[in-house]
Amino acid sequence: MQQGVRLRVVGVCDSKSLLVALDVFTMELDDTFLMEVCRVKLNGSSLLTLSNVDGPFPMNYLLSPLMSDSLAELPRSISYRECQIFSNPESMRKLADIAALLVRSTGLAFVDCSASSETIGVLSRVVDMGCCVVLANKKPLTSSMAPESFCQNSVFSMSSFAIQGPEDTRTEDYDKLVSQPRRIRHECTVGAGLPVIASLNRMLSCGDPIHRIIGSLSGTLGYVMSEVEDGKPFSQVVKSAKSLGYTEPDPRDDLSGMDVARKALILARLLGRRINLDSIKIESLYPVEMGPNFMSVEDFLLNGLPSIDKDIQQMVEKASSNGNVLRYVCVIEDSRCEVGIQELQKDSPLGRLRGSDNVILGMISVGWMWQERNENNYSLCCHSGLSRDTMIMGLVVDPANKALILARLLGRRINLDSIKIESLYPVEMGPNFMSVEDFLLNGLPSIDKDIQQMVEKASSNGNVLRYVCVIEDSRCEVGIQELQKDSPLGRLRGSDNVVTVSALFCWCTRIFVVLLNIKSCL
Ligand SMILES: NC(=O)C1=CN([C@@H]2O[C@H](COP(=O)(O)OP(=O)(O)OC[C@H]3O[C@@H](n4cnc5c(N)ncnc54)[C@H](OP(=O)(O)O)[C@@H]3O)[C@@H](O)[C@H]2O)C=CC1
Ligand SMILES: N[C@@H](CC=O)C(=O)O
Repeated sequence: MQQGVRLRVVGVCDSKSLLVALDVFTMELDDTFLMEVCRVKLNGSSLLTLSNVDGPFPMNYLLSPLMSDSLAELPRSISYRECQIFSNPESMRKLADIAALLVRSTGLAFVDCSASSETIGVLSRVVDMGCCVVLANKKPLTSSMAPESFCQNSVFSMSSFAIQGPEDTRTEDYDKLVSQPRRIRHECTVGAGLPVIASLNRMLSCGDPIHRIIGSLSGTLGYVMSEVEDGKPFSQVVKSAKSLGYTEPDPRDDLSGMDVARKALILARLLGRRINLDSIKIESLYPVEMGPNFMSVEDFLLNGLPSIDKDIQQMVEKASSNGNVLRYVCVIEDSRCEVGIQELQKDSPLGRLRGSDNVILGMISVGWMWQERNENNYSLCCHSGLSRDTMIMGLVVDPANKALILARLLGRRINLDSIKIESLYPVEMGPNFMSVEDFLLNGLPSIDKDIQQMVEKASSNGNVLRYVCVIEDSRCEVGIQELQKDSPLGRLRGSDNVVTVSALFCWCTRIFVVLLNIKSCL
């Protein structure tokens, strides 16, 4: 309610069932109820087991009006307190019913946090009805589209390892889904918590073409590579990535490169490329005979992975003997769109990532924009931040004004005089005492030595000086700070800009569709 929006959760789904408030107009699943849902799903149980949570429940068998007579003999839905539970396939029909009921009266959003290619049908249907959809699931957005011209040279070297699903045959559903872009939000599909999609959209809407995108976009593969670098066996590291919630439900989706390929496809389509997954060159980390057509997930984890531990270790050691590291990289440039392993310098933007961090670099006409995530921080960086063109993209002139604009964006009702400002020159050289010409000609040279000494002092500590803006709680200040050379701000060169934001990242959710009743959806 803080932002003036009231969200009402009216239902949740898993792969087998839909749990929905008895009266979607007046009821909601409250926080306590949703916590219980999370607990059940974290235990790996089905939503259907909720009916057993607190002992005997009123088991009113409610027959859906959509049920056929033959199905009516069996109880298809039950009431759990003030909820009904529907199992598949009825739940899909019920979702459409709810959409039809709520969309016009109060607004409705569907949130797809599954990794299923089966949701595209219902999503495109409800979008068509006027609902909004929010996706963490990449598959609906990577379904086949009818390309204007197929890429004749499309390379498909390793994509035979890919886990391909019915997403490849849903052209119509895909077209319907994306025909209403204002009703779709999918920030989490690329870069998880990083605002990648929003930033790219913003750059594109400024008319600035993005010539190249390079990214390390897989939390799983980033984590796997840096842990193997530290000497841990590949098979063990993949298992921990799975238990940490980084991997897709089938970790082969990550290790085949398919998950990164999907992210690449989403980005490439955002840039206007009409391509499909089969136009992307994909490199897999495991051989084809360990794919889903040949092994179960359990067999893959238990027997498949350990058999390639040595090969992966050797690749990593070879890179290390050259002073380099391996990273799984996505490159989009002109007609090229590929994902695969690259040997990179340790101190390159992608090479210096650790763990599940992601980074994305976009080349625009004036330089590079990039975003980087480290634990609970992310950095938005702009190379060549002082060029006029980048300023047009939203960067403003002096640090105190920038700080004020950012602070007000965060909701602080403050003025410039609330900001602690450190100046690099003394007050007697200010505009009330000197002209610009006098300042440049006589004022500045008189402080050369002081500045040089400050820089040398920091350098003797192995550090650098940066002019930093800090906004935190009631604190808002701009001034010189001595920083470590390899910190996000310390490693900037020239006129680069960086903004580091502390945020809470919401990682994995186990609930598939939450029906959110948003009063003003669009
Ligand atoms: N993990 C992460 O850090 C991030 C993940 N994502 C994306 O979020 C999605 C989910 O990832 P994660 O939470 O790790 O996966 P999980 O496997 O933990 O959760 C997936 C959930 O989706 C449900 N589900 C599967 N198929 C269907 C279906 N057809 N209809 C309704 N529900 C279904 C599953 O139900 P059941 O329990 O019955 O199988 C399960 O509850 C993926 O698409 C992933 O790419 C995006 C950004 C970051
Ligand atoms: N499996 C993915 C999760 C997000 O998309 C990853 O490892 O990055």
